[in-house]
Amino acid sequence: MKTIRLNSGKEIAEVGLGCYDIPNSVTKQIVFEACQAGYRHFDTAVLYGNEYEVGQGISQWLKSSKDHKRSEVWYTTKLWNSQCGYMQAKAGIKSCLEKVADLQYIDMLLIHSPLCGPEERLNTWKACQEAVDEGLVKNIGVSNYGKHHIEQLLSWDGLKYPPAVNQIEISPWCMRQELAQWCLQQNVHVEAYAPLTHGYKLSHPPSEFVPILEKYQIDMAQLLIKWSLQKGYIPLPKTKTPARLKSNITLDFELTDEEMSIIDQPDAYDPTDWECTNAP
Ligand SMILES: NC(=O)C1=CN([C@@H]2O[C@H](COP(=O)(O)OP(=O)(O)OC[C@H]3O[C@@H](n4cnc5c(N)ncnc54)[C@H](OP(=O)(O)O)[C@@H]3O)[C@@H](O)[C@H]2O)C=CC1
Ligand SMILES: O=C1Nc2ccccc2C1=O
Repeated sequence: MKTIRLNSGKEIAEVGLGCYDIPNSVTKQIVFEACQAGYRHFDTAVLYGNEYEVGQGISQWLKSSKDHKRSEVWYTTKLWNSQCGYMQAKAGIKSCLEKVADLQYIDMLLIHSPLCGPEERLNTWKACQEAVDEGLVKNIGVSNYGKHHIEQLLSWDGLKYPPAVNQIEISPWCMRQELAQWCLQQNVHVEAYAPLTHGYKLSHPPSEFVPILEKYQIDMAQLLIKWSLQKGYIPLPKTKTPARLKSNITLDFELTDEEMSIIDQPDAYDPTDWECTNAP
């Protein structure tokens, strides 16, 4: 799996397995199988209720061969809105770490959304920065932040570590071109969540996509993940279906510029989940 260098100097695998909605009963096994299939990056959150199981799947893979090293795998989790604020975030980070004690550290901790407001966002960031200094967390970032939220953080006089990523919803039907380009210009990498539109657009490809699917003998999921990578993003496709794990990272084709623009839907705005990049 290719990697991308973040502003922290750390290398992250360019595709991560989204772990939202993977039932607890199968999460450990799916994560283990994903490691075997070549995944080296997992995205979960306090909200998803499966951090323990994601950690267990990674641990099982690490223990399955002495050639498997902790440094090869990337584990991301996110503090939920109720964990914002300095003391709450401190406690939240401790609790996140306890759930994956075998992993020893968290590769990346994100603030799930900007919804706790300007003051608490900075207080939360202070706790996140301290977690980096204590070696508990290697990278910190944000999610669902708009330009004004990141500007606030970048201009804060307490800033020690800029956010390594902004994780936002991006697919051809929710392109967020301006925000994504601006983040990349600030050297804040863009993680694309719901890159498969939560599954909604997969079964009925637009007619103009069909020749592209036929040319490369690929399915819609492969096309959307490749599109995201060629835009320079870090897509986080989710699947709980073992058979889809491998195909979602088998992407040995290159879309032409013309095909990329056929896939672009700049006039669409169809987010699948919540929208808080515009929150105060
Ligand atoms: N920061 C945030 O606020 C948010 C973060 N996220 C992150 O992004 C990840 C991805 O987003 P998510 O909403 O889960 O949705 P995705 O866009 O990844 O779509 C997942 C859906 O696509 C299906 N699917 C996956 N691969 C294939 C395939 N090859 N063929 C057909 N269907 C397929 C899955 O089915 P099945 O599983 O049954 O195979 C599932 O129904 C999340 O898991 C989470 O980690 C998501 C939303 C918000
Ligand atoms: O993966 C996610 N799915 C969601 C749905 C609603 C709010 C947050 C999220 C996620 O982080």
